[in-house]
Amino acid sequence: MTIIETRDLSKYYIFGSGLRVDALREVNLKIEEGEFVSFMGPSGSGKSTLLNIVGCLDKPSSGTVFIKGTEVDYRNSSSIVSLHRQTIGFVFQAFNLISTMSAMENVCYPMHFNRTSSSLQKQRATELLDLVGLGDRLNHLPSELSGGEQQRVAIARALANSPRLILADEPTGNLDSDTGKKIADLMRKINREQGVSFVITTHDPEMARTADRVVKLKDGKIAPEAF
Ligand SMILES: Nc1ncnc2c1ncn2[C@@H]1O[C@H](COP(=O)(O)OP(=O)(O)OP(=O)(O)O)[C@@H](O)[C@H]1O
Repeated sequence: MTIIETRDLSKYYIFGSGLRVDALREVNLKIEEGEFVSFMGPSGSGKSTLLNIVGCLDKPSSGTVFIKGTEVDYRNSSSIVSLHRQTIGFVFQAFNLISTMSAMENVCYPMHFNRTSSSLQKQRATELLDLVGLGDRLNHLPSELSGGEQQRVAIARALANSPRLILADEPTGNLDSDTGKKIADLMRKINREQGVSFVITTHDPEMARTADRVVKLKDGKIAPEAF
């Protein structure tokens, strides 16, 4: 089944001076369930814009996105909230953990919004933190964890509500290359073992090599040549 489809997706910005920047130009893309896809391309080529629109964090100027065959209605906030609660998990370059909450509390956090009972939240968060290799760091604050460990917590948090799709914007961008490789391997393992689809943006050719498919962007368009 196709998990993401975009049809003629465009995004432009118009500045006060009348200058128009085309961040995406009629992008047509299909990503199948279970795929691990990376977006690569030079700075400003549109990778984050495409990821944000697919993840319903931003609206297109024109064109359509389908998630699991259903057209996204960007004006319908309750359908967007339900996509964010149930279908899509996010991982960010800067980890974006809540600094006053422990690893366990950070992973429990998205489950509050799904009305998961407190005991189930703790059970699932423990399992997920174990899965990402942090079973012995449950009560640590983000400031007590390394960058790689913080990103592991963020991956566990992204998995909290059992999404079918994880979108990750430069997930290894703040990490040294060894730690980045371990994070890439962890995401690949979760993809293979749990069938969760991953779409990541990256500048790192090593990270891109772990993907099933590299989508190369240039000037807001998908470049036709193989990478
Ligand atoms: N909010 C915004 N307002 C105006 N222009 C924007 C905005 N967001 C992005 N752009 C422009 O859209 C284009 C695509 O930006 P985008 O962030 O998607 O690129 P990217 O490939 O992710 O870059 P990087 O690798 O540097 O993160 C760029 O020219 C950028 O300047």
